[in-house]
Amino acid sequence: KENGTPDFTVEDVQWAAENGLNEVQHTIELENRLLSEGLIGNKIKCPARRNVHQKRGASSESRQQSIHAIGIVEASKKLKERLNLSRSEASQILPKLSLKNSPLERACSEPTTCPAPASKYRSYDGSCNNLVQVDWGRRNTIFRRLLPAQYGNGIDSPRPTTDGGELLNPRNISLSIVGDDGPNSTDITLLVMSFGQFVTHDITYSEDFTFENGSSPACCDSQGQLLPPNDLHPQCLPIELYEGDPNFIASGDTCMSFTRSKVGVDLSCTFGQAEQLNSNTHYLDGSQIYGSDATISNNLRTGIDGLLKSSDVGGRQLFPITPGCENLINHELAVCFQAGDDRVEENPQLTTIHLLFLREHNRIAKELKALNPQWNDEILFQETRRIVIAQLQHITYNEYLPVLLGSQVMVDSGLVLPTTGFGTGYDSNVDPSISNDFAAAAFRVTHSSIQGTLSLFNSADEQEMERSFTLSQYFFDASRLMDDPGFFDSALRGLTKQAPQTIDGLYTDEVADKLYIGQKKSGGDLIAITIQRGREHGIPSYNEFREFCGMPKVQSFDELINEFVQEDIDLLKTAYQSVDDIDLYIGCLFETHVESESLMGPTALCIAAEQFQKTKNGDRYFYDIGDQPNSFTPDQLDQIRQSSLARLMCDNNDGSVTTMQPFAMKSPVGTNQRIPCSSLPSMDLTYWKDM
Ligand code: HEM
Ligand SMILES: [Ca+2]
Repeated sequence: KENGTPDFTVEDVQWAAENGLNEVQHTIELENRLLSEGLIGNKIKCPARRNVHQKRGASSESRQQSIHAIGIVEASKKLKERLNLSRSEASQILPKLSLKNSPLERACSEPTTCPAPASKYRSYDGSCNNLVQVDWGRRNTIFRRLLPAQYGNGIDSPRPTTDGGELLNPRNISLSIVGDDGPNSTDITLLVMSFGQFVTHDITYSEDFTFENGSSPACCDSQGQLLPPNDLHPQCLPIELYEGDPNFIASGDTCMSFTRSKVGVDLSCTFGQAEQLNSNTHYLDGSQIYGSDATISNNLRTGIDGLLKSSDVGGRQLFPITPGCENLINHELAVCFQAGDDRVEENPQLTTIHLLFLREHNRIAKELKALNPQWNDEILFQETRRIVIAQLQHITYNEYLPVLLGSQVMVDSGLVLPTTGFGTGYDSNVDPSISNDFAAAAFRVTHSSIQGTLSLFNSADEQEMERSFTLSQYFFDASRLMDDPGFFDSALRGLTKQAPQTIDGLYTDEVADKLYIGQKKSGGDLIAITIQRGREHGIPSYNEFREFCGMPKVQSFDELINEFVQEDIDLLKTAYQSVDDIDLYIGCLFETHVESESLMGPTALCIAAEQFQKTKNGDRYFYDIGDQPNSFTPDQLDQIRQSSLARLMCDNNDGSVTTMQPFAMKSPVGTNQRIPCSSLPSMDLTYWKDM
């Protein structure tokens, strides 16, 4: 026994590993029974897509990894109990204990081998970006943490109160402190919201746990009631609804479904706590367009002239349709569009942004082909992909982040890009992974900016009330794009005119009560789900992050007065016993916006700025850096810098968007009025002509 470390033997380790494996075996047996009894949830509407999802090697890879990781988590719990470790002892000792030579060894994976010399083009899965830490940022690796996890049992159970008790039910917190429909933002457009979601779906995806066949466990029964404990999958964490809840009153439901996120195995392959898995590449690398692995990507390509697959509907270029789904184009069954990220149809605005980028890829590929007839499919595809990713990064750092974070934070965090010459931000010591704290909590305050009703504008730029629609009618349903030939252009005009809501403690009902309602009697609550998500990921409380972000930790609710208004402090007091218990997401949501130019409070700003800094400085393929095999020439870089979201909309619409304001994420007023598309700067691709 050295400096208080408990004694343990090889037998203890073997015993724990075997117990972990047994737990996994039990889970698999339970899953087989649940499947045979039909106790599965199905978020995915399109039956053929479910099929594809199941067969896709990629999805089963993350399932495989998560089931292995669950074995490790269970073994760690057993070992902690057997050795009688405290939470802090467990967090120190378990990560030092290797799984090598234990029955859990097969959970460990070998690091990727990379091509030499380094490729000019990014890998699909993000590997080999960092030349030393070749798996940094790869898909199916775990999230980074800004602060150590706080699990109830030190290994995987949701965060408890500071005195070890249970936190208040998330739905009750949502109902008692989050109100309906806030005011609209001024000066900015709903595109800020939708483009933000598009970027999010590039860099982060903590998938719900899935069975071997790709479906999820049902975490409530088909009548909306809690399942008997025997039928409840261990990865379920449903949220209970009480009498008085509007959804309970409307439907009699007592259960809101919630499935835990997939967990992963750290590359060092040791015992330890649960760490959630990012199923997408962590990099901002267009993976939502091209896919996060080679199989998905190849499926999206035509194999001819570098083009991405698409479908032709009455002369309009839309997404390819999942094979087997071609005839299911009516409203009930959704349309099953395929893209690099399977959330593409989550809502019609998001689908619209996705479509812009699909079309931009094919537009550029055709131009490059005309300039370089000698280039084959592979070169055309990769060169086009490299340009489109560069545009995506440029638009994110040049248009989106300044609006979201404000110019001061951009400067203070080193996020301002040079307008000439090469950028100098790359640092091979920077881990580009997405932080769990950002993805599972802080960045989700953006959900408060969602509008419940989407306005469409006709070609005369007038709002058409009768065509507007609510979100809840169209979750995972992009049939409007298919059925209504004018939809795409009208949605582009709407997105660049309508304002988002402000980010605050007020939410549209469409996501607060009706999330994914479909044909069900009651829907989900994105606020409650987000609170639950943060807790099950072990995200520490808001007060801890104040300290991380350089603000004083507070001792009492009343000390919050510098960043909160008194009314909100009073609300927080009703939801939490102690100021140390406040969920990170809720704290971020209610903070006032100290920085007048930015859309979020100081803690969310700090966590988001940290992330976008790492996303830039940890990416060897970031578009503006020099001296790499992948670097653009100075002339090409200048052309990338001409691109804008406005121009992208001008170049890729269905013919009726002929004017656009230069800054599409800002309202078309004053000096930012809509102007003819031909007056907007565009890229000159002749700089890509091979001499
Ligand atoms: C209509 C618009 C949107 C809807 C309906 C929506 C809905 C959702 C849902 C259902 C989840 C998963 C919740 C869970 O199970 O934990 C989620 C996750 C998330 N959302 Fe949104 N969202 C929207 C827009 C946005 C926007 C605008 C942003 C940011 C700018 C954003 C950022 C995030 C982030 C960071 C996550 C976590 C992603 C992950 O790691 O898996 N969302 N959203
Ligand atoms: Ca990515």
